[in-house]
Order: sequence, then structure tokens, then C-alpha cells
Amino acid sequence: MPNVSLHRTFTDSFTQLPQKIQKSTWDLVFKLKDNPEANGLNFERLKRTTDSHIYSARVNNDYRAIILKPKTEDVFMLAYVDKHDDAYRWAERRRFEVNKYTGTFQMYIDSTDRDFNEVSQGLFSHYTSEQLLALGVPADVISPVQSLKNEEELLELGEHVPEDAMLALQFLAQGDQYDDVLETITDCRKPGASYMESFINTPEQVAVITSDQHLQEVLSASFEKWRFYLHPSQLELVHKDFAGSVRVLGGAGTGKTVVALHRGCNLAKYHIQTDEKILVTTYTANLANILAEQMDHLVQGKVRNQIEIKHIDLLAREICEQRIGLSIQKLVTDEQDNGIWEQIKSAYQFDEDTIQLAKKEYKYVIDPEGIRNLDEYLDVVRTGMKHRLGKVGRRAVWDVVEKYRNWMAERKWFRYADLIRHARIWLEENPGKINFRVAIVDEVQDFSQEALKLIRALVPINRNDLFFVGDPQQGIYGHRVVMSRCGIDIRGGRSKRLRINYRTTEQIRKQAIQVLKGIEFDDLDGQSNPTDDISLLTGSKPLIKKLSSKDEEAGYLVQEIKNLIKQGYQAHEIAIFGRVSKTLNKFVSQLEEADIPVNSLTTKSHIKQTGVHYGTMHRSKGLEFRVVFLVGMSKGYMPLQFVVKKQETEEEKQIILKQERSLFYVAATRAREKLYISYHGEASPFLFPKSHHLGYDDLLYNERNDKL
Ligand SMILES: Nc1ncnc2c1ncn2[C@@H]1O[C@H](COP(=O)(O)OP(=O)(O)OP(=O)(O)O)[C@@H](O)[C@H]1O
Repeated sequence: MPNVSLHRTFTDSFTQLPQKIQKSTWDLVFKLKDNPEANGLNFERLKRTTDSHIYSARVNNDYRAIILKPKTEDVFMLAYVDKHDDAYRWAERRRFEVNKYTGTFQMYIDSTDRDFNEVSQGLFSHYTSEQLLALGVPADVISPVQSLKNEEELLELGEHVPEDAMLALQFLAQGDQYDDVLETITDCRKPGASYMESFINTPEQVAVITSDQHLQEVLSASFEKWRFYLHPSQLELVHKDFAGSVRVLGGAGTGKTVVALHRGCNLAKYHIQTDEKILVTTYTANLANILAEQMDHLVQGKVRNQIEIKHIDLLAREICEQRIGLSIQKLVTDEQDNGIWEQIKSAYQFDEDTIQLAKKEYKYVIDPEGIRNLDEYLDVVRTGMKHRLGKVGRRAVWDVVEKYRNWMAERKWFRYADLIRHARIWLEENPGKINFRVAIVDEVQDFSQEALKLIRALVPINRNDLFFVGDPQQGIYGHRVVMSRCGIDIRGGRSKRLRINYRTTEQIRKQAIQVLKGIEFDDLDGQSNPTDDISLLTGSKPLIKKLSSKDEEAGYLVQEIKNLIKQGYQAHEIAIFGRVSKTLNKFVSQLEEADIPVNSLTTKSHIKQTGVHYGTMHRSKGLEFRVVFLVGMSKGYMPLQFVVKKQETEEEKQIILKQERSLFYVAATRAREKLYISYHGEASPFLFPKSHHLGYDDLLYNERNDKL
């Protein structure tokens, strides 16, 4: 029986088909698998293609599938399906090859009839043809590549370069060392491959079908690519047996969540005992919901039940209520918490300076370090705090803190951070009372030190015990952590990076990342963390639009959304984000007036299949949409002048500014295909950053501007 494989372009084209045609295509695949000679398949070689082993097969009267059938091997690879003429046109100039240097399967559009002149100061002038060949650039593509002057021209070559070679070239263009790029390639590929071997070497593009059930799964799934096409760099992280805890960092859209889900699923299936459990956790409730939904796609039944998915606050709350027996009268928000400090001040007649110092010490030292008593506070090293605070000062601070804590305890009021601390202390004092065999943590950059210690206390030290994924550039909650100080020991080989962005186009990624230029991010363990990803997709440049008033901006938004819907975009594939929810009201009401359905994104809401989604930029975390509008991006509102201004010290202001930059980066990278940024009055300095240092003139809201 022949082996059947599906190329990613086949799954892409399949999803676009009407349901009836999908059914016929499905029948075709099964027939092909059983007997390619069967009547009615019209399995015939395409004459016009550059390759002699490309065939078409009949789906029905109108539709054809394009299939690769090498002469010497009993394998079929389905490459594309579409209406007869469109399918033929798609195949016409497409080459299907095994690269003899990398052993990868390569598909690209022939461009040998064009003239390319080698340039002396080109993008790749300092590499020899041999060096480029070794990276997997096909011989025919060497001269187009050597004619390139800049990165933009490289991206324009698009499908004329095979995907794996394009990635290697993009990394080189970005400044990676040649040897490093070559090593990454040779690490995961094997030269001298047959077609079948090349499919296996290229798992990000070709799904090799292993059984009828597998074929059923691939065909009946709704074709989320991430379920079947993983890059070797992702697959390694899913399957590798690690001696201890692992941290995977990568920019937005590099597939960290995808890897975390697959790894959780893989460990649950093959590595844990039936009475053991895996914890999958993240920072917010709605992200935990999304993770649970996606995990349901990967695994069901008994194995799924061994995977518990919960956000960290809920986990801590359950431990506090169900294990420790805490009775929680009220969960205090940040705003209410500020009010409590004010009350302590007037009840005990503390002066403003003492209260402010105590608050700051609580926020940056006592709370993050999980300090329980004065002795611990007197001993602690106040990491990151610029001003010395001696014993007398600390005693004075502790006097206020004790009163604050008593105030909360008497009323049985808690913040989530308190619940995390209580749960952590209880777990450390009661080892083995709750055990997970493995914990997988998504969005680790948003976890506090206490939360990380809680995770550590939940999982005994073992092989593959903890798996963290995150992006320090997306830290929007201001936690400063050093993982090694939380009992989490990540040695060199277990600190990994993902660098290929699968979500956003390179143009959107570039616009988003420029706001972080020159800003230092560490790897959550004190070492620097580079920002050097690349995107696989290309598209149009983000559109930045200046409007003269808020009304005009709202009108513009409505018009653009109407246009997109006319072009075939569904309303739910579009999202609008603003810095604060108040900003959005006007925009939302105008959309409603124009009869465009809308959906608010709240803490617990799910992505729905109807209506344009809207919410604050904080709500955009972890989500993705085909089109994103960032509205109200005016000076004074991005970064939000009010939160920057209310910080006491310059140092605190800079911390908030960094968070605001990250917030912009997060929201902009939610866009898969199109990003629209609009403002009225003066532009946010994040839109056209001149330098990474922002003076206060760049931030202050100009009172003459139209109010948002
Ligand atoms: N190998 C792959 N092939 C195709 N699509 C992929 C692949 N890996 C990830 N994706 C897709 O890329 C998008 C981003 O993936 P994912 O959400 O895992 O990224 P992330 O790194 O967690 O992003 P963020 O940090 O921004 O939340 C998703 O749509 C996902 O389905």
C-alpha cells in the first residue's frame, strides 16, 4: 500500500473548499491510498510542469488535486486542491525537490527565465555559492539570491525561494553568524534523503500519514496547522527528555503556546503513570480557558483528564480554601488596596512619606520576596532598590506593614498575591500533600517570584519536571524575577529559544518590535535576552493614520471595517484595542450605529464567532486576529501619561514606561495579516520612535488636543 503524505498547502487549500467538495476530496485521498489505479481517479501526469512527477487527480467534474508521485518510491504527496484551471495554474511553475544538502523537501516557484545580475555590495555578497547551497538554497535560486540588495527584496522573492532556505537567508540577513545558521540546519536535517525521508525531515510542511486513524484525524480536523505541522525546532522541545526544568523563550507568535500544549499532551500520553497528573497553568483566566479548549483538540479521554488546566490565581485560591481552610471574605483589587493604605495612614497617623516608603517596600521587596516577619525583612537583600535602608528604617517600615497585614487579616480580606504566598508557604511546610508530576507554565514573564516558588513547591524535582514558556518582552505586569532564586535550576542546554514567528507578517513584526529597540530584557534569570525573531509570512505594511478628531477617527474605523467585511473578512476575525476601556466607548457606539456587530473582550470572555471583538490592550494578551486596529494611539494615551506621572521616582517611571512599550508590542503582534494604527491630535511617540529614550515632552498630553 502506498504511503500518503499531505503538504501544508494541501490542507490550506482544502479548508477553502465548499463542504461538498471537501467530502469528495476526502474520498479521493482514501481511494488513492487503497488503489491509485482505480477507475475514475483520472490520475495523470501534468505535462506543463517543470517536474515530471507531478500528477493531477479528479475530485469531481470541476475540481482537481495536485499530487507528487516520484517514479522510484511508493509514496504520494497531496500538494493542492482547487478548481481545474486554478489547480493547474498553481502547479504550472512549481518545483518539488529533495534538497541534496539538507535533505529537506522543497517546494518553490521556478524563476529561471528571469535575469538576475549579481551585485557587488549585495545582501549576501560575502557568501560563496557553496555556502548558500549548504544552507539549502537550490542551485537555480543562487543567482536571484546573489542579486538581492536588501531584506525587502529578499521578502519580495517570496515563493521563489523554498521556505527552509528563506528562513536561513532571513536569519543571515538579520546578522546571525553563518556557522550558527548552518549548525541549526544540520542539527535537524539529514542530507542525501529519498522523497519519503525528505518528508520526515520537513515536518513543518509535510504530514506523513501513519495510519488510517491518523489520516481520518488530519482530514476531519478543522485543519489548525499547529496540530500537524511543527517545525523541527518545535518538535525537539515537544519530545526531548530533559534532565530537569526547561525554559523556552521567544517573541510573540513563535509557537510557544503550541509547543507547551504538545509537550503537555506528549508527556501525559507517554511519560507519566496513570495516577500522576500534569498541571498546565498561565497568568489569566481567559488564557487558561483558551489553553483548555486547545488541549481538548489534541487529546481526549483518560489522558486528557490527567491534565489539569488552571490559571495561577485560581490554583492558589483553591489551595487556600480547600487545603488550608482560609475563609476569604473579599478579594481586594489594586484600587481598593490603595484605599486600605490610606486608611492605615489616617487610623495610625502615619505621615505621607512613611506610608509611601512602606508601600514601595511592600510592592518591590516584601511582597515579591514573600517575607513573613521582621527578621526576614531585616535580613533580605533588597535587589534592584537604589536607596539603602538600614535597620531603623526597616523597623519603621515593618511597623506600617504589620498594621496593614493585621487590617487585612481581621477582615479576612486578601489580594491574589496574598493567596499565592499563603499557598506557597503551606505547600513548603506540607511537602507531598499536593503533587503534580509535571507543571507547564505559559506566559511565565507575568509570574511573580512567589508564583514561581508556588509552582516549584507543587512539583517534586525530577526529570522533565517544569517547562516554562514565555516572552520577557511581553511582560506587562512589572514582575521582576530571577528564576534560580525560586528553586528553579535551568542550566545552559535547558534554556531554549524559538525564533520563527508563525502569526504575524514580517512587516507587522517589524512595526511592533521597533518600540522595544534599545530596551534591555533579561531571560528571567539575569542574562540578556535577544529580540531577533523572523516571520515566515509577509504582507502589507501596517497603516498608520492621523485623524483630526475623535469623531473622525471613529468614522475612519467604521469605514475600514465595512471595507474589510466587503472584502470577505468575517467580523469576528477583526479586533479593536485601545489603551483604556473609556477610549473605546465612542468607537464601539459608532460601530453599533453602523450595524456592525461587536463583542466585548472581558476577563472571562471567549472568542466568539460573531462580531468585531474589542477590549483594552491588556485584554489582547495571548489572542490573535486576522486584522487588528489599535485606536486612540495619541500622545498622552500611549504610553498612558496618567500612570507614568503618578509614579514617585524616576526609576519607577522608567519601569512603567517599559511596561507600556511591552503593552504596545503585545497588542500590535496580535494581528496576523493587517494592522491599522490610528490616532488624532499628536501621535504617540511609540509610532515613530526617534530614539529609545523618551523625554517627558514626548509623553505629556497636550491639553489643546481633542480629549479622548
Ligand atoms: N509550526 C507551526 N505551523 C503553523 N502555524 C503555527 C506553528 N506553530 C505555531 N503556529 C501558529 O502561530 C500562531 C502563534 O502560536 P502561539 O500562540 O503558540 O505563539 P506564542 O509564541 O505563544 O505567541 P504569544 O507569545 O504572542 O502569545 C498560532 O496561530 C499558531 O497556531
